[in-house]
Amino acid sequence: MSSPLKFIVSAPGKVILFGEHSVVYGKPALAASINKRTVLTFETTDSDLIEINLCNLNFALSIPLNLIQYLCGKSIILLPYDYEKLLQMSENIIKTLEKNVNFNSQQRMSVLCILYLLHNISRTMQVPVRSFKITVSSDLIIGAGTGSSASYSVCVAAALYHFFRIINTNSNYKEKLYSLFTSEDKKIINEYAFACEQVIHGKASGIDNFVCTYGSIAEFSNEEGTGNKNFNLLENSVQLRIFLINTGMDRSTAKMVKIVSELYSRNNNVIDIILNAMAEISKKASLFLIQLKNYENENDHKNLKNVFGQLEDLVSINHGLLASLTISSKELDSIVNITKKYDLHSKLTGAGGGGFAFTLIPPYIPEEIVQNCKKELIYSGYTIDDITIGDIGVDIKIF
Ligand SMILES: Nc1ncnc2c1ncn2[C@@H]1O[C@H](COP(=O)(O)OP(=O)(O)OP(=O)(O)O)[C@@H](O)[C@H]1O
Ligand SMILES: C[C@@](O)(CCO)CC(=O)[O-]
Repeated sequence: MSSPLKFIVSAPGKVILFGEHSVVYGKPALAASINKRTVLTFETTDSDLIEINLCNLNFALSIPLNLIQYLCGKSIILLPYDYEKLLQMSENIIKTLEKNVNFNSQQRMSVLCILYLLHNISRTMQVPVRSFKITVSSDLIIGAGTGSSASYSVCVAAALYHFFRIINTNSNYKEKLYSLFTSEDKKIINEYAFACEQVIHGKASGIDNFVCTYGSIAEFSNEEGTGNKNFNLLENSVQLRIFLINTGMDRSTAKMVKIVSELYSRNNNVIDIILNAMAEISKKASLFLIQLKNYENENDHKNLKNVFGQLEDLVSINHGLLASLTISSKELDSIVNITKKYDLHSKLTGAGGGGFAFTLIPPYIPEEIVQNCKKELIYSGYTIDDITIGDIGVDIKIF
């Protein structure tokens, strides 16, 4: 490459609005991006190293380029596009590095993701691996259910995709040619990020990387009959303000999913009714979010308030249904009850059992009430983020 290249990509985290758990049973879910982002700075170097700096994990690592070439071959056409083999190659590099580096499990996974995407993208785009330095930092709490892994995967995918497309382009002005990600680029980035999410989670629905790539609010459903996954962006949805409330309690998604599945196997007729009710909630909420945008545009305060009230009902009903699946907790229920005192509605979000709840903040509620509620939540030991949902998706800044 003639001149050094430097750019920054960023991607938002996500929150599930409606449909956690029921989505596991093929029902629709609604997820939204949040205005907390992961930021990745990318620079080319002539160091013959791949330099990785993961600020949230307090981890820095330099991998000699010749180690990668030694273990994986210099030729980019050595392997067919076999994802298992690409993952195995990446694992082999990690195992060699482990002779000298003490990774913890999070650091190991994050580096594995970079190596896996590096092989995947360089081979798909037919470009040999070269030296670079990446630095990643995030506003998101890692492993708490707000999509840190998807946000990270999207950033790594976007950065490597951009790097290789620049190398692949013959133009003196190539850096200027690509000053944003088009919808075609986002489609590609989303696919790479999904592959990365599968490395992290084994089996992922794909909604997290979709929301972190495209931003806004997304509807996810399994097509009846075929089981095909459908993602639909609610681009005309209203931007909502929420409190994202951290219980501070750890949760395991796998454990919570198992609790529901055992309950289901003992009481399937009853649980089916609960899951169907959750499906209706997601569908109605999608309609309300679009209606709210229309009423906001028309300055129709009466209808705005009316529909917001119905959306709040859905939040409370959904929490009740999730609690009936036994996946709420003392802390999550206490958040719901505290906010109820201020006429605000909350529900758990994500797997439950701990993790986060969110509270919907209607635009017409006096700020004093909102702040008093916030104070009581903080006094009760919870951490609050006052955020907006529907932030932009993956983004790039060129230097
Ligand atoms: N800022 C980051 N820097 C480096 N690695 C990260 C970063 N954020 C996430 N990761 C990687 O993603 C993994 C976290 O994935 P996990 O699914 O446990 O959490 P989450 O994505 O926050 O939760 P959820 O998938 O339920 O929303 C970490 O172990 C790490 O490997
Ligand atoms: C509980 C669940 O529905 C959401 C976890 O964030 C699990 C999943 O969809 O994979």
